Amino acid sequence: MLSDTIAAISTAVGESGIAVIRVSGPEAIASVENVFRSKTKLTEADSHTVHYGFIIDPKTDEKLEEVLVSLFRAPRSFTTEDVVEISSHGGIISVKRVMDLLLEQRDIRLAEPGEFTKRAFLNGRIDLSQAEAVIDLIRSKSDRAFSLALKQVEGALSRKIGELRHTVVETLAHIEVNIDYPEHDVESMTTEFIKQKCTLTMQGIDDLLRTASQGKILREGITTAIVGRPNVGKSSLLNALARENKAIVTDIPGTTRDVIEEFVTINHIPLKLLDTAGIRETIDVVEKIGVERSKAAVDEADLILLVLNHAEELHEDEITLLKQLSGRPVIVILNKIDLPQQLDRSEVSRYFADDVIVELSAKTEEGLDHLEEAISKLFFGGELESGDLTYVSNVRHIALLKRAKQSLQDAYEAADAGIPIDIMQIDVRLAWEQLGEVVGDSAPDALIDQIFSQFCLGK
Ligand SMILES: Nc1nc2c(c(=O)[nH]1)N(C=O)[C@@H](CNc1ccc(C(=O)N[C@@H](CCC(=O)O)C(=O)O)cc1)CN2
Ligand SMILES: Nc1nc2c(ncn2[C@@H]2O[C@H](COP(=O)(O)OP(=O)(O)OP(=O)(O)O)[C@@H](O)[C@H]2O)c(=O)[nH]1
Ligand SMILES: [Mg+2]
Repeated sequence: MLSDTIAAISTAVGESGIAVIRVSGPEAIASVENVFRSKTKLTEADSHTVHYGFIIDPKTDEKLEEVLVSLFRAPRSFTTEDVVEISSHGGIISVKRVMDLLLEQRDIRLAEPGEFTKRAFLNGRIDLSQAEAVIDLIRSKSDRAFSLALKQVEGALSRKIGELRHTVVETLAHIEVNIDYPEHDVESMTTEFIKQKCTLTMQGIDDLLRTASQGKILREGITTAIVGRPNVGKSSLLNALARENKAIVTDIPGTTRDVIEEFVTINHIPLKLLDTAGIRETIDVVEKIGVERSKAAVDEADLILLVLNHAEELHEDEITLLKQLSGRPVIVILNKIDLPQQLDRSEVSRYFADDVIVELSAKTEEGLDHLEEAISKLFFGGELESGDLTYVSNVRHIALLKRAKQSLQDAYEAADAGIPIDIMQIDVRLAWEQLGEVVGDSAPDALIDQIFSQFCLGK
């Protein structure tokens, strides 16, 4: 496979301990050799060795940087091409000096975002679902999401798709034999065989699709809006859950003016918490905008924590909120239980079931564990699936799985209706291609470009 040689900074730009510049392609070793002075020549060194030396401008012989250079010879590298990694001192100047000099070399150009990973894919070291999981790794907001992505990088989903495709290809082979040698089989046996295999594969797809909603939550977090009237303790609750003083808390109603975001993990479930401005009628212009944003946050939330003040009677605005939110995923929090009770819980029970009403104190943190339990129950029936379950969370994968299932359903129905076998062949072949697109077999170039363009530079 013919390709050129690319280079990019692979670490975050800014002050840091060290920075890594990665070079990949047929001229990687020779080009770096041209600007590098060390005891051993890179071109003669073994794969997987590290070399101390200096980056030198060959035109002036000036020492530009003190570096360590790592060598990975094809095909034993991330991209399967020759790869050279230059570890320089961190900081923008040092990295810029080395990078500028490399790009002056005739054979090296700047890599596009994701181009290293794209090469690993195009050269067959990883498939598309594994490459997509590399993006997920970088973007993970929780430990759990990271573990899931890592499993997919290692090929867990690829193997599942491989098993499904195996069954589909068996079916296809059976159909094709029957088309070529119709005298070898009884038509009805073939129909039964196809129906059985289609059912089996559809079940396998369903198992994967069932994990999709949990997968999305684990990956992106549950968007959780904390709402309620001013001064009920919304910001205090955010701080208690985040275990730090992220939001400003005062006894003045209307303290929070804008939506504050904070990621927290509760029983391994990632939540994107949104603390909002207290909802009330107001003439204050700034507060009014804040209240509008609170309402928008409620609309887009996967979960709403409605905070009420246990130490005050229910306000008419709160009754309106309770009514508006019925039917949405809500946990009602009766806050400030450390103070004498004024609120009549039975009034709240008219709108929400008892197991989503939680009494706690954001101040003393009493009852906070009940809230954590209620959240896990609401989303995972109390316990989080674990072990070797493969989660599908990528929207592209979900869409393809649904389409493949439909194609198999069509084949099944055709078989059931006694439709000629070459018609079924079309549907079964379609299912094979749709499953293949998940791992990048039969994926169009434009799609592949679009996926890799989401990567950061140097990945
Ligand atoms: N310095 C550095 N760290 C890194 C990466 C990198 O490219 N460079 N990675 C980049 O994302 C990740 C590690 N991923 C990698 C995956 C495979 C190979 C590799 O060389 N594989 C060869 C050889 C395997 C072997 O010798 O056992 C192969 O699969 O053939 C390298 C990195 C994270 N850390
Ligand atoms: N005693 C007691 N006081 C609390 C509790 N939670 C919050 N408070 C107090 O209630 C007041 C308001 O708390 P905040 O967290 O700022 O309330 P908020 O709902 O964010 O208010 P706005 O941002 O104005 O809408 C502060 O003085 C808190 O210290 C609690 O559980 N018990
Ligand atoms: Mg607040």
